[in-house]
Amino acid sequence: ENEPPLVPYTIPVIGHTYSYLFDTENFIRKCLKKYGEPFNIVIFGKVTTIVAQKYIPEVLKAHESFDAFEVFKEFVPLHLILDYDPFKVIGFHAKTIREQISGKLSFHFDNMQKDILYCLDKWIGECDKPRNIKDIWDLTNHVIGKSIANACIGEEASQHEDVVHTFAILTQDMNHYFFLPPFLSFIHQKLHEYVISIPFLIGLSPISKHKNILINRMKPIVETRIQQKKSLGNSYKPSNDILEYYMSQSDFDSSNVNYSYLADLLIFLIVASIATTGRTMANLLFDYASRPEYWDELYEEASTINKECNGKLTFNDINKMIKLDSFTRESLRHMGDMFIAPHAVIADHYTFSNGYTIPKGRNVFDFSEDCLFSESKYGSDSKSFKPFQFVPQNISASKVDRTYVVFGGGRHACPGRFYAVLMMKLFLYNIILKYNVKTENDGVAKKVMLGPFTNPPKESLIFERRKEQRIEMN
Ligand code: HEM
Repeated sequence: ENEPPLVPYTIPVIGHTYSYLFDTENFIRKCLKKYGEPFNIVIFGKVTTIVAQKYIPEVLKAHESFDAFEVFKEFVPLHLILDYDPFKVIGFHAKTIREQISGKLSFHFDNMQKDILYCLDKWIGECDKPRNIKDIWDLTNHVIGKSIANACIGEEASQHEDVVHTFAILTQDMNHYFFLPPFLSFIHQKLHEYVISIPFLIGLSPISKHKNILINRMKPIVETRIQQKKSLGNSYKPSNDILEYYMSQSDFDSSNVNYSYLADLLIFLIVASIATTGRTMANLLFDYASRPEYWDELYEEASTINKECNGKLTFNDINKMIKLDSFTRESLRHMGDMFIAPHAVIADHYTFSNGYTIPKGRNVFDFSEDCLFSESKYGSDSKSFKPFQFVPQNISASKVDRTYVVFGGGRHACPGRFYAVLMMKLFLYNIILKYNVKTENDGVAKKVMLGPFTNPPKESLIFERRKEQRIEMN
């Protein structure tokens, strides 16, 4: 017992669902003022505990008592859709990303830069005359899709358009089915999970098409590598991609390769990496295009580095662009989601440091906006966009702290954040040098609100080639 206070409500089961979905900020702030934190509300038929600035760090730290994927799987039931349950091997996925992606950034760097330049040429082009580009989020999903495909299955396989397209759109394709709020949970907690999985189970969803593309493209690579290993023995040179890493695991059987398993591992990485990074890249571009007052400073920094390195940017050079980094951190701080990483209690119960206790299975929603717009940390104008505020403090955009929770925190803080931030910065660096970009009506583009969550703005951006020329990489 000794539960946090339950906010009173009138209609049983429905509880606070309406206010949570349609008046989130006001509703949560009023409750915080009246009850302090944590407090309990009833949404989608379930008692849910809300924490904010004070207790989010505590939840993130108590990794033995909480699990974010227990909540994620209610909305995205990959364990029911894929042949191999990815939630059982989260530790392996996190290790893969830590070691093979974030731990090898300097290795991936040249490929990332090459892939970005390729994508800008292909999808934005020369723009000698102003060009209106629609669906910016789709564009950024393809840019990150190309780069992650390269890191996952190698340069050769990531040349194929079908595979890049699969990386880029798989998550969006799947999300169409998961878009509905979990109203069926009003009837039974698990009903929503099962009903949204039905199209996948009866083969109606596009996931099997994407899975076949992944398998078709990785099969020849795996077969060639197995042959080479046999013929070259110790002189075999392993590639640096994630497929090679999977092939080096002790459970990999080269005489009977389980392609469905390999594809399912990749599908989880796609879900974790593409829409997240594509979304923040799109937001970053809109933040830049919407704010002409910062263009000159950012251009000056980028072109100075471009000249200094004679067009051949290195990993070290990008780290010198402190204004670009600060702009990226500010854009992430303004991502707009009011909740970022809801967790469920997986221990027998959890007792907060103020004595309130919640039971196993309880969902704890993190009102992250309270951290990201903390007035004590970011000033009384914490909601304003102040792009260079981190320059004097010299904190990188990938560094998590108590109020900067876009990548979670504690032991399970996003292991892909170093890659995601590098990708965002490289993308904007190349855009800044090549194009002038502006919004359609010269104003600040508005994000699309979906209850307490956001998508990037829907409007187009106008690209025109800069008159000043960058030094091209040779
Ligand atoms: C801007 C882009 C991204 C954002 C905003 C983001 C955000 C997050 C958040 C909030 C979490 C949960 C942290 C927690 O439980 O406390 C997470 C976990 C995770 N992310 Fe990311 N992420 C991004 C990009 C990526 C990329 C590019 C990858 C892979 C290359 C990735 C792989 C993962 C994995 C494997 C986990 C699970 C870690 C664990 O449970 O130990 N993410 N991410």
